[in-house]
Amino acid sequence: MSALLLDGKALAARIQAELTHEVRSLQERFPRPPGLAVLWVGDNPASAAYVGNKNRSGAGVGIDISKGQHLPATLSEAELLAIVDELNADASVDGILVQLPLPEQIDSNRILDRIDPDKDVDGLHPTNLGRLVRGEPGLRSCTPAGVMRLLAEAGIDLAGKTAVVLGRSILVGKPVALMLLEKNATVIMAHSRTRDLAALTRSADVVVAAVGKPGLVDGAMIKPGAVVIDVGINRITDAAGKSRLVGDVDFASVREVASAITPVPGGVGPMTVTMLLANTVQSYRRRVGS
Ligand SMILES: Nc1nc2c(c(=O)[nH]1)N[C@@H](CN(C=O)c1ccc(C(=O)N[C@@H](CCC(=O)O)C(=O)O)cc1)CN2
Repeated sequence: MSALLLDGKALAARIQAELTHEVRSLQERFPRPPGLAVLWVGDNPASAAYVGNKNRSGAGVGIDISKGQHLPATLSEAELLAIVDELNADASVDGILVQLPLPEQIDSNRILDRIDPDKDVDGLHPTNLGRLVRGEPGLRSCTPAGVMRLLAEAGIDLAGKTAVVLGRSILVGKPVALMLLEKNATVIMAHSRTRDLAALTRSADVVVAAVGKPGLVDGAMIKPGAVVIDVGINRITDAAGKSRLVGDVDFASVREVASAITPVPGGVGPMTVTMLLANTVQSYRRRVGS
């Protein structure tokens, strides 16, 4: 068997085209465009690429990204809190995203807690995470929302299925487990202390890998016909000495066993950025009363 490829790049392009159309038609009724402020502190090279992508894609769909800032690595927590306060009070800003990780002198939870929950397009404020736990509508974190959208677009029914989530981060593992549960999957969370990981993954109809360990999941760990979602983004130097991006899943062996699989790159990553734009438009609609 060779698995169906869940093409996040193509889906992201389609959703961004739809968002462009939506923003254009909203602009006929409302005077200002949606506004997104991405705050990037320091010079982490991976963050540079992600922030660049968020801003380019945002501008591409008609979102005003002008309130975003690149801030020095020496910025203090108090200074960042003051910038968040200003953006919270700025009526032209519908979404605030603080790129993670932050430099070590800044407590990221203290910053995330300060963002107005209605502008929290990253879905990481306790109020939005609480809404997710309660099953209430709210802004949902972008990578988990992207995973769910990929599954939905492929017509994968989750009700009654066993889903194993590898990783318990607040960015991916915990929220995606709740979103799978919301779709009536039976969810098992595995992590660094889990015993006999392979036995768990082999029992799963759906595996979501989000641990940041290249090639952790191979074909022998997957039940024939399972759906495998790879959230890992790991830069490695391959046998030929070339730097390349791989996921947590050994794509070559897993694609022979699974019924559907996301590639890295081109799977969940592009959906993360797209869900951020969708959240910004959702926040805008709410704020302008559409
Ligand atoms: N505040 C946040 N910080 C971080 C988040 C987040 O959701 N909110 N997630 C990650 C990084 N991330 C977004 O910020 C992100 C990661 C990967 C991609 C992506 O499109 N990846 C491409 C490959 C890109 C490449 O070639 O390097 C892919 O998988 O195809 C987008 C966003 C940490 N921080």
